[in-house]
Amino acid sequence: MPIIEVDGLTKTFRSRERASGLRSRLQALVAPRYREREAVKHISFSLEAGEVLAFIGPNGAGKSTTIKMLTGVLFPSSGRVQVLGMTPWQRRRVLAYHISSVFGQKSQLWYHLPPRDTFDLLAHIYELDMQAYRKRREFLIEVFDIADYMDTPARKLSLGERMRCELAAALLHGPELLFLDEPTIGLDVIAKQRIRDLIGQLNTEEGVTVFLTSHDAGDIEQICRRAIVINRGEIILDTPVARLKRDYLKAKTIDLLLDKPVETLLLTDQASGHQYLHFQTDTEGIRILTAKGRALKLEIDMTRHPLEPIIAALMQHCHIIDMTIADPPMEDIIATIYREKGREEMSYEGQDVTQDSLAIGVEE
Ligand SMILES: Nc1ncnc2c1ncn2[C@@H]1O[C@H](COP(=O)(O)OP(=O)(O)OP(=O)(O)O)[C@@H](O)[C@H]1O
Repeated sequence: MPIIEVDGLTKTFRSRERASGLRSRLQALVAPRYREREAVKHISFSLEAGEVLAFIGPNGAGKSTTIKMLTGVLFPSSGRVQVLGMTPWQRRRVLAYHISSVFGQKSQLWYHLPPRDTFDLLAHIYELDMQAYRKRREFLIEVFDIADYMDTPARKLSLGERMRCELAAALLHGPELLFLDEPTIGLDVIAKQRIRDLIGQLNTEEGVTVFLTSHDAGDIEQICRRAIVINRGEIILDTPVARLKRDYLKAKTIDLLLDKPVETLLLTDQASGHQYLHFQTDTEGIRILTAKGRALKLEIDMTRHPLEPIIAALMQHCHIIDMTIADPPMEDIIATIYREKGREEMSYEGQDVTQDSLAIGVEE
């Protein structure tokens, strides 16, 4: 039986329109005007126990609103949801014993208390058996390697240390389902990797089902096996992460600052006018986005070229002073999904769909 079942879930927010000017404000007092916003539009999906799902989309797509409905914090406008066989907004208290949420942007640890005290409080809130609680706490302290931070007030911990304590706190009552909202936001590369490894370990060793939202493609690629993409309240793609990687996360951009002018490394194809690196043997799949002064920006098609040989080749011709590697922005991924979907529909319906009509719905 699926652990989450969502059928035709919709949430429309109704908010009062703000009036400007004295006359309009007075009018609004007598006859207020309301604006409706459909944050989630008739979405349906299900999640099996043990799955690790990335629920992704650009800002304002409806991710948090969906999570709030799945955890019983918000009532939907319409639709049906079953989480562990319960309707979340009707059985929120009972459900709380079986699920947990961690928000990267919002701490659940008491700010002035050391994690040990927060853990004790949570044990009381969840009415845990004290002996079982102590055993579980010691186990989590070891797995999350947080013994050194247990007696330091949460406000004095680094973000990475705090996140490990947050995750351990969320798991004290042994939830079957874990909602993670941007769990690695603001963390450095090493702390991110640590959190990702721990989430993977939880899933494989404890069988915890994970529902994760993130803007970080690394979280999605490394933790999740399935991805649902939501845009403007609608699900536009539900696919294995391997396919998402192959089709939509294949290009990475590398921003480089070199020790010498970039032009010394470039050749220009006379016929096409295209620039390429003079040591490039395969000119397909490496695009020069910017080449100015000592700054070079490349777009690499990862399905054609692994990054390491390109960096190694560059380092044979110059020194790299600084480098950042980035995944395509979510907006680009969404635009590509719409383009692909448009193509599929075109070939399916045999209709002529223009590029402009395919771009409908993409956030500006
Ligand atoms: N309480 C509210 N009242 C009115 N509109 C709201 C409310 N909460 C959310 N919205 C609107 O609903 C839409 C979806 O918001 P939501 O927070 O679910 O997006 P999100 O995908 O989580 O975005 P982000 O990645 O920025 O957190 C947005 O347009 C937002 O402005």
